Amino acid sequence: MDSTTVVQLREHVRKKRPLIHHITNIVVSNFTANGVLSLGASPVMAYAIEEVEEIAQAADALVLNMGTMTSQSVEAMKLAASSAEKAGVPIVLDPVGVGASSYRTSVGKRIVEDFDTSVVRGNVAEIANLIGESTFIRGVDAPDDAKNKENLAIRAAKKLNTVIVVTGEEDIITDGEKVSRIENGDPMLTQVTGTGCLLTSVIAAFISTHPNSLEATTAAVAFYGIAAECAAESIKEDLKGPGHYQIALIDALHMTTNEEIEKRCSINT
Ligand SMILES: Nc1ncnc2c1ncn2[C@@H]1O[C@H](COP(=O)(O)OP(=O)(O)O)[C@@H](O)[C@H]1O
Ligand SMILES: Cc1ncsc1CCOP(=O)(O)O
Ligand SMILES: [Mg+2]
Repeated sequence: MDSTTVVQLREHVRKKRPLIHHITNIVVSNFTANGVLSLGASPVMAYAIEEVEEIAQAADALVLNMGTMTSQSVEAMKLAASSAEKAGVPIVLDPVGVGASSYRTSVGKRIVEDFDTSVVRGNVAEIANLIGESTFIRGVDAPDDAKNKENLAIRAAKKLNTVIVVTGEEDIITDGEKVSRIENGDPMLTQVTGTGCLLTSVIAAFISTHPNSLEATTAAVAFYGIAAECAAESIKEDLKGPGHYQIALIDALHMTTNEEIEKRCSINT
């Protein structure tokens, strides 16, 4: 994929203004809603078991984010996912913290077994734990090695039959066959909580407006990384801290130009 496709798919999102239903965590809720708005999509956060089926089936995509889940929100996720599936609404899962507790791991595994997710996005540890490979991160083999990460992503995509995004310094996107690696991004992303969660929502917006999930996901990850670079450069030298960066990232999702996308885009296949 080249930068022209990234430009086009970003324009699609802005033109169609998709409605993204989130069942997400309390830490990132406001940041995510503002980021999704800034991108040009429309966020709705709705958790009540009495309404999630209705909202999910009317949305253009559903984001399930396990960050601060409770037994009640897990119930809501299942109802929403079931309704989304029936209505043909794509589901994107962010398995936040899978591996941190046995409950979290079993909920994550249950969601990917019971529902047809279009995309799952997580860091190395989360994706490894989601497919029962906790030894991958605990063992002696260096998990951050690029080839290891890529192979993990491919195994996960094949096992779960979904597009997988493994994020980190380099991002890997695969459907189990085709693989893209994205080098865009900025280390400041690691200093602000919720930047992974926001990326998951940006992916949901892109896949909801394009028929090819792998292509749309690749474009979303590249666009987000480019916006992250623009954000870092937009801040005055004496204000370059995490607080200003959080705001700059939201602004960059709105302000990043097609010229910047074309200049910076770094997708390797
Ligand atoms: N060392 C890094 N350098 C540049 N970008 C990074 C780095 N680590 C993570 N990112 C970016 O930060 C975002 C969140 O990824 P990550 O930190 O892996 O997710 P999470 O916050 O869910 O653990 C992604 O866009 C990813 O590309
Ligand atoms: C700190 C924290 N605790 C529970 S959810 C959450 C936010 C995680 O966000 P991200 O994975 O995008 O950094
Ligand atoms: Mg995360």
